[in-house]
Amino acid sequence: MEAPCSPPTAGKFVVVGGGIAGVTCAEQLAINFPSEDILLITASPVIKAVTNFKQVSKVLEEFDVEEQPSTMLENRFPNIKVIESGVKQLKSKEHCVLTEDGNQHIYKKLCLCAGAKPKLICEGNPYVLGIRDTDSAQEFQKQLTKAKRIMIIGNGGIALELVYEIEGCEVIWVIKDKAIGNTFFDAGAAEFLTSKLIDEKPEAKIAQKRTRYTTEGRKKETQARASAGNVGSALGPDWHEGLDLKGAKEFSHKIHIETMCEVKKIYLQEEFRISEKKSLTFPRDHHDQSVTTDKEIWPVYVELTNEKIYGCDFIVSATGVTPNTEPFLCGNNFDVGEDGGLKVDDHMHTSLPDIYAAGDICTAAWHPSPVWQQMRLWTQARQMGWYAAKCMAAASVGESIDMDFSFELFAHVTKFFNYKVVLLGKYNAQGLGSNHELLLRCTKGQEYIKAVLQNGRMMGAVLIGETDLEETFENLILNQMNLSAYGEDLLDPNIDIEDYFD
Ligand SMILES: Cc1cc2nc3c(=O)[nH]c(=O)nc-3n(C[C@H](O)[C@H](O)[C@H](O)COP(=O)(O)OP(=O)(O)OC[C@H]3O[C@@H](n4cnc5c(N)ncnc54)[C@H](O)[C@@H]3O)c2cc1C
Ligand SMILES: NC(=O)C1=CN([C@@H]2O[C@H](COP(=O)(O)OP(=O)(O)OC[C@H]3O[C@@H](n4cnc5c(N)ncnc54)[C@H](OP(=O)(O)O)[C@@H]3O)[C@@H](O)[C@H]2O)C=CC1
Repeated sequence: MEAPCSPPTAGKFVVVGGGIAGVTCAEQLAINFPSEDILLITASPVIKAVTNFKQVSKVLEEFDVEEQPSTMLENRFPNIKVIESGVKQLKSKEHCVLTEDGNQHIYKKLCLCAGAKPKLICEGNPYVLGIRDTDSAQEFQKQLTKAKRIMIIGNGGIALELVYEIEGCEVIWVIKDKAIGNTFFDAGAAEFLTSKLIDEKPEAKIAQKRTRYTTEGRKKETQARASAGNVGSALGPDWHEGLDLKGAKEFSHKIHIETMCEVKKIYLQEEFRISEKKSLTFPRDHHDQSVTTDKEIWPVYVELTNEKIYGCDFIVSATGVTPNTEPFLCGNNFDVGEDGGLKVDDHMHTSLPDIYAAGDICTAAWHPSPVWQQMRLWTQARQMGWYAAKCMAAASVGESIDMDFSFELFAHVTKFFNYKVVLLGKYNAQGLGSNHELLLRCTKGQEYIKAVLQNGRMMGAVLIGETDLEETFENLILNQMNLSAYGEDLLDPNIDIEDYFD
């Protein structure tokens, strides 16, 4: 039996989670209340700090992310105290959290930033790996060094990055869709990128390191914690730069894409041998879809819904994430979104008193701007953590604040296949139905530009390559200027639209 928590008289601001959302929230609270103690409770031995933050334009932002020992955060903010211990239970009625180290902490306001975990196609199968934190990335790298063929399931961010980065190992990439990268791109952009993947061998990778994960020094400690079932913070931009993603073979890239199918059944080697004789498929290159028989013995076999069966060394399930709410939030009556996240209102407040949430753990349940949507991304984790702290501070002194400007427009800058990728607003015409038009400009191997217009107003854009258009397009989406008169001139390469609209 746990001892009951004492009444919430001397409560503090408490933040749970040492990822970007939690650390940003704690820092902001520390700045707002320099004479109060802020408690950051985290299951991971290191925290993630935003450094070199740069507001590139009104909404677009760039920053580096550093994994740091928690003492560095405490040194920068003497009123932040970090407790390295997982929360095992929240007692919301008593305003109290219990930690694995046996302590209890009373809060006056609490922000939950416990992130998310990989949603695997098959839990508990040792041949199915998910990638989330430094430890799981290292485990993946270790397995890859011995692998001759792997299968990647999923068509989002992680899959896109892996298929481009992995060398010396055949990759069977299984996607539910017709085209690659469905969470970020339409078929046009996918085709633009596919040619880079299939036709070209990536040259020596251009150094684009913004984040480095140096973990040698803390390996032992991390392993001890990992075995205790604790989770680390999510990786982020350039997470693979510090890893040598090379398989057991000598060739560079060998990718075979299976479209419009999913995994039907996974067989371990023994199960497969004794199962009815099924004919194995041998991956050919992308243009040759003929089927031959595979003589190799593989540790694991995967039957797809298109009836093909492939043997491989292991499977990467890059199939999205599930918010981290269990088991520590069980027994509390939170309103939860369809994706399993804690629903938050436009002040990042959950359905329970004095409890806020930010980052991957939460589901935005407010009525959003017509050109914003939630995606579980680094930038949104930072913006939500920052804004949650502002809301907690305002509420605790009885003030009200307006929604932060960053939620006016969805904006994401990233890199896929070594191209700069900028996504703005309803970049894939999400939710616009058929009432929209697309303007496109594409130069193979160089740039792909798509503007989404509705009733003459720009609602979103995809910019791949060094287009230099992000700021102009951001302004056009924000000011909702009627662009009907410009028609296709908008993307005419001979017209400098930056000058046009400035
Ligand atoms: C491989 C990979 C690549 C990515 N690449 C990009 C990218 O290029 N661009 C981008 O924008 N986003 C990217 N993302 C997504 C991005 O990393 C996440 O959206 C973001 O880091 C989420 O931050 P967070 O603070 O909400 O959660 P997390 O970073 O997951 O942090 C959660 C924290 O909570 C702690 N915690 C969990 N449970 C408990 C508990 N019970 N008690 C105490 N503490 C707990 C964890 O230890 C951790 O410190 C990537 C994600 C992955 C996995
Ligand atoms: N550069 C960047 O911005 C990056 C961002 N990230 C972020 O990290 C997080 C984790 O990445 P990731 O795992 O790639 O998640 P994503 O949400 O990006 O993509 C998941 C993909 O898996 C598919 N999928 C889901 N369930 C199944 C299934 N059972 N079988 C086959 N396919 C399935 C989804 O299809 P459908 O959508 O149709 O369900 C989707 O294509 C995400 O929040 C992502 O945004 C990760 C890497 C890079």
